[in-house]
Amino acid sequence: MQKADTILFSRWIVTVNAQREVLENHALVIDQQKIKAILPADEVRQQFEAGEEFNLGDSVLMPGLVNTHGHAAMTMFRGMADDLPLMTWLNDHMWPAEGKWVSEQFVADGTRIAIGEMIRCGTTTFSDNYFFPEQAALEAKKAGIRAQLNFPIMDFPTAWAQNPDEYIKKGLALREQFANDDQVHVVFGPHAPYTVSDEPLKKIAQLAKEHNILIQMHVHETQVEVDESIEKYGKRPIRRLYDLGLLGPHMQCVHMTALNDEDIQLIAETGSHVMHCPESNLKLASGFCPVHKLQEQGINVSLGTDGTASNNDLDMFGEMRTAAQLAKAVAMNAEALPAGEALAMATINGAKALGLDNQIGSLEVGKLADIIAVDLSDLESQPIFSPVSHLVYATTRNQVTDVWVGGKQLMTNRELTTLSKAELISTAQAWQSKIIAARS
Ligand SMILES: CSC[C@H]1O[C@@H](n2cnc3c(O)ncnc32)[C@H](O)[C@@H]1O
Ligand SMILES: [Zn+2]
Repeated sequence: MQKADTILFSRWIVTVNAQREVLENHALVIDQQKIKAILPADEVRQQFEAGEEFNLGDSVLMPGLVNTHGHAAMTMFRGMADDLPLMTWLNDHMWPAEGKWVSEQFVADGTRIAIGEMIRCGTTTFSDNYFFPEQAALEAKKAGIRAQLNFPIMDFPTAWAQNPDEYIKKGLALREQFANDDQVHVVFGPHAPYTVSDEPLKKIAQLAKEHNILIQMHVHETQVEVDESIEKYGKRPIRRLYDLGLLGPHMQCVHMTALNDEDIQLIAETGSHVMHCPESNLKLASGFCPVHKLQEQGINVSLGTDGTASNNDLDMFGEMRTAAQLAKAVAMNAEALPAGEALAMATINGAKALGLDNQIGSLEVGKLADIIAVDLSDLESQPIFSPVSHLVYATTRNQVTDVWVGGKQLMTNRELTTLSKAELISTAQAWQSKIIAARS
């Protein structure tokens, strides 16, 4: 008998491996943070004994979800300003609120609350763009979730830094601090083409190439952004970023609406990644990302929720379903973004964009044990012809029962193990009271 830490038995394993295998009546063996074996259940019983075993019944085991774009601490602003277009939402609501409230404590509390919600939705890795990323790093470490933290860079001052050089200096110092960390990765997060001028962008491009650092940026979020860029720089944002040397396999472009053929060609040719946030784009009426066309050109498209202040949740199951449905409407083609591809966008494509696809994003022997269990035993999941179809078109986040990151259990039977749900709720309510009191 071989020894292992944990064995998971469940009806289905949706691997999201290259062959997109869905296994039935198999078991998954975890040892020392990694997946040690995936075999028929009988063989696992004969070959392995483990410290703990879980019999998950009619559940699916699948890779933890990778939420590739968000602003976790903005969860404090959920529902504060709805039904507005992007620039009104930012200029008249979010930026004034951030000017008043953003601090180390605000970011620590808001990020922790968001992490609680993300774990409960089955997210095991998230990518975050916000001020005081050092607070987000500490909260991610404590909660046990994986994170790519994209330190902000803007032309204008905020509570975190005064000018682009200071943003870059502070961000690179944080990157240095987490240089050897396998859970938290710190990378460049220039805000958007309309808030960062050419000089800092050139510096970022050069440093990114020199030190092999990833970059995440809001790009082509609206037609207004494209029009203003043409007026100010004489070129579209994608072309400008290309000319400044930012595009490449290290570049993560978030949103990507209002694209023409040349934009798509530049993204494809440089191997840049696209992070699609369908619900935020719909709610802010920002525009449509042509996911089917991008995939036809071989572009890697991942999925993100964006922040809770624009989405208004961090539910990657909802995001997969919206993405799959919206892609069909945008392409006027019911075959666009089938369920299996939507699932890949939320897992292995996200891992690829973050440069982590050799470690996470699919359930394969040797990869880290970032795994979630989704219960398909109840009435709303019957009958089950295809678990993959159900995961995308007929599953809600409340069906996620268990979550493991690197073999460590962060949720068991819907109970968070590293965070206190009661503390998260009372902290959110305390901030709500403070914000309301300051209004009157
Ligand atoms: C430097 S990143 C934090 C910065 O981004 C703002 N923000 C949040 N959501 C969006 C979005 O969809 N597009 C552009 N900017 C966004 C947030 O309010 C922070 O100021
Ligand atoms: Zn965003």
